[in-house]
Amino acid sequence: MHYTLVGNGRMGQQVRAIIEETEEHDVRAVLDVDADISPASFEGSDVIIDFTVRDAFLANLPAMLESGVPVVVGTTGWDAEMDSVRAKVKDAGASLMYSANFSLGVNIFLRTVREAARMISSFEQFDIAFSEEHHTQKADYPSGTALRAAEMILEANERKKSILADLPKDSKISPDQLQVSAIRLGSVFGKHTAHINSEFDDIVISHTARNRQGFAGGAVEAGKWLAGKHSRQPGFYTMDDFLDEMLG
Ligand SMILES: NC(=O)C1=CN([C@@H]2O[C@H](COP(=O)(O)OP(=O)(O)OC[C@H]3O[C@@H](n4cnc5c(N)ncnc54)[C@H](O)[C@@H]3O)[C@@H](O)[C@H]2O)C=CC1
Ligand SMILES: O=C(O)C1=N[C@H](C(=O)O)C[C@H](O)C1
Repeated sequence: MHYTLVGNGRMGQQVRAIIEETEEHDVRAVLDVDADISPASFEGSDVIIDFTVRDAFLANLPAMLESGVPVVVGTTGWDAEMDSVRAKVKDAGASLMYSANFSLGVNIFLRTVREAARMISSFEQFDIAFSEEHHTQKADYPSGTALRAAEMILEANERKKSILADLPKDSKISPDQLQVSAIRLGSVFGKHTAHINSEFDDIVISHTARNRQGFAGGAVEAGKWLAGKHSRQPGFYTMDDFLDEMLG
């Protein structure tokens, strides 16, 4: 398969290294901030992988969709535009897969947290909160992974109704708010933790990324899957669609 990468940063370089370790796949082009990106930029590619920044992804999206090449998006920070992006993908008859985290380990962690949140839902003695840690060069907060975890907790736990990313200065948190906190620290690749507390218990469910290979390898595999999907059923896909098919 032929890949075109948009974004030559930490993740773009890791994705390129993984693809170029194989013999059957190659990177046709790596497009960064200085590239004049148009649909023609993607000619001859089987899949695009985007690891850039929020504004860049949104600015480059029309050209990527018009190219007709399926797009794997790892860039986070654009949750507020999710509905608009979904509509653009549908209108273009294109294929796009978004995941805030392509690591298999993180997605196993996320599904574990969702199950824990579900189990404590009917027991009022248990409260839950979420935290994330990342390197100091991360541009967005909370992390896309933390926001996805929070969505999953709200889906599973009827006592939590909303996400609180910034603590109010002079008022207390409400029991139906799910606090999501963020630490920016050194070169941390990504640590996500669900904190569950009762009068008798502290339950901590945590995932720590030991490098970026889990993220990058997952994105490359998602690209192979999406290329096949696109030929049969173009559309907007998530990591859950990919995992549900993989896990059977
Ligand atoms: N889904 C996942 O598994 C993961 C997602 N991420 C997300 O991926 C994104 C990128 O992360 P990093 O690679 O660490 O960031 P980075 O800052 O190292 O790389 C971003 C790259 O995008 C380039 N860029 C900026 N504007 C551009 C434009 N208009 N066109 C093309 N390229 C442009 C920058 O020059 C830079 O090379 C972030 O949103 C991060 O949250 C990061 C790791 C895993
Ligand atoms: O910026 C990063 O580094 C990461 N960002 C993603 C996110 O926002 O969840 C995924 C991973 O945690 C690393």
